[in-house]
This record gives sequence, structure tokens and C-alpha cells, in this order.
Amino acid sequence: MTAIVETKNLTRYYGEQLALNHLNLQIPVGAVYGFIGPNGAGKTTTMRILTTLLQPSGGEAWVAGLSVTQQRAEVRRVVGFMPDSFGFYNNMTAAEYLDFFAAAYHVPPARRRALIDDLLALVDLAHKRDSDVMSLSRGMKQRLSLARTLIHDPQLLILDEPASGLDPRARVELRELLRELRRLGKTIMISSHILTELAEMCTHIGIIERGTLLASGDVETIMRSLRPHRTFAIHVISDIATAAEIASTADHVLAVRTINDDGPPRIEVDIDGDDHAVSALLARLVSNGTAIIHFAAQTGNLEEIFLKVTEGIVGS
Ligand SMILES: Nc1ncnc2c1ncn2[C@@H]1O[C@H](COP(=O)(O)OP(=O)(O)OP(=O)(O)O)[C@@H](O)[C@H]1O
Repeated sequence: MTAIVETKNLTRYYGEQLALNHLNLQIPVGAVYGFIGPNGAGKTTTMRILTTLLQPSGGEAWVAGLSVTQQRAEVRRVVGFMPDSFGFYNNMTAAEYLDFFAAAYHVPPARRRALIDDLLALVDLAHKRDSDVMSLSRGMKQRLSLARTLIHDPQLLILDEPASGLDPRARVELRELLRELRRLGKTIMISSHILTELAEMCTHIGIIERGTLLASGDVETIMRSLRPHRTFAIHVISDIATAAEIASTADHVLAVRTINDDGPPRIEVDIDGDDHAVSALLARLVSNGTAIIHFAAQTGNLEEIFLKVTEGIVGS
């Protein structure tokens, strides 16, 4: 794994208050890294340090191998930052807004027009090119702000709570845009205190609370470490009690539940074996006459992971 972001014992005090406590974080190149934690956990502090806007009190951090304390100008060239509140100016069109930032990043005037048109097209705002930024919806402002962070073609995008305050449609558009940016080779770090906002968007997650990283890694690995067995939902149209009995005698099966709710008749099987054990379970059911119409692994969601990881810590 090549890490684009790495922190070592990153620590930050505000006066007496410890906001970040020896944070050791790694974000692989190409990841969409969801940085999750409740209000005041230290997400913004971490992001501001990674973007060189804030100095750590201790420890170190690197972005694309560059030190955020020693090589600040170089770091700024490879990072695009979207803060949680964005400032817009009155009497400026979307194109003028981007032109202003392109000039600030020393993009030569001859290249600016094409760059701005490309960015507006990417964030689906070409039709708002000449509209006053103050007239744009919150979702559009969010996308324009994202276009601004892309002006200098950074490798890493750091987005602080980009989905907050967006309606469901704007959120879907944001998710699609992030997917597109990932396809374009960007690594994305994105924070939220609402887990479901990040579900489906992330390849990796880090969970932070009170300045401490509680878990970090790819979503699958974290799920597996929290839930050592897998659960399969099996919908049957033959006798369900018989199916449950057959399943319970298969190797590696820990528990079988018969589900009788409003949904289709089904059993849920907890199994701690590998894929061979799963396939043997299916074969056993079928060879013993169970009529199966659906067989699928249950996937937990980020909400579940978060609650497990923070068990005993939240509210203690
Ligand atoms: N400028 C500051 N002065 C004093 N304390 C601060 C300052 N900025 C942040 N803090 C404190 O540091 C801790 C971490 O704050 P931070 O803003 O990094 O958390 P966060 O996870 O981004 O929270 P939120 O989701 O509310 O933005 C909090 O306890 C906060 O009160």
C-alpha cells in the first residue's frame, strides 16, 4: 500500500485542551477515505493540519511524502481543501469565481477559459456559468466550491463535511461527482459525523473520537474484524423448519434463525468458515431438498461499525 497521507503521533492542543491525541493515520493512494466522528472529535483539526492551515503541537504528517510542517508550499500544491463553510462573494458569476482562484493559483490567463469550462462541465454547472453565485442552490454552491478545490489539479482532495445540509438529490449528485473524481485518479478524504452520509461512497474509513483514532482501514477488513463470522440470508419456498434443521448440522455453522416477519420466509445462518464452508452449506441444503430462491451475505452498514467501535466510549 502506498500512502498518500500518513501521520505519526499527530497531536494538537488548543491551550490546555487536547484535540488530537497521537493520531496515526494512513490513507492509501486512490482511496475514498471516510473520516467519521461525532462533533468535536478532531476531524477539522486533522484536516487543517494536513492542509498546512494549522501547526501540530507534536508528531508529524506527510502528504504525498511531503512534510506538512517543513514543506508547506509543496503540500499546498498537491492538496485541494474544501472547508465546511464556504465563502462566496457578491456580484460574481460562477465563471468569475473560478477565474479569481485560477489567478490566485497562477494559472496563465490563456489557459484559464478552457480550464474553467472543463471544471464547470465536470461539476455539472456549465449552464450556470454566467449566473451570480449567490443565486445558486446549496448543492450547486457545494459543487462550485468543489470545482474551486480542483483548480490546481491536486492529487488529494480533503472535504470537510461536504454532504451536510444537502437534500437527498444533491447528495446523490455529490456522490456521483466523487465517483467521477476517483476515476480521474484523485484520492479523497471526506469527513462526516453522520455515518449514513458516507455509506456507499467510501473504500476506507477511519473512526475518530475525542482526538483518538479508534479504527482505520478498508471497510471490508474493519467489518470482518468486528464481526468474525458472516451471516447469510437464505430465502426458501420449501418447509422452513426443515431448512433450518439441515443448516444447523452443516460444518462451521454457529447459529440459525428462522425469520417470520412480513418479508419472504427465510433463515439467517451465522457461519465462521471460509468460502468453501459457505458453498458446502448451500450444497447440503439443496441436496437435502431445500428449495432456495435467494442466498446472500448480509452486509452490515457503517452505522453498525461505528456503534460497535465506539461501544463503551461514547457517553462514558
Ligand atoms: N480554535 C479552537 N480553539 C479552542 N478549541 C478548539 C478550537 N478548534 C477546535 N477546538 C476544540 O478541539 C476539539 C476538536 O475540534 P474539531 O473542530 O477538530 O472537531 P470536529 O470533529 O471537526 O467537530 P465538528 O464535526 O463539530 O466540526 C473540540 O473539542 C473543539 O472544541
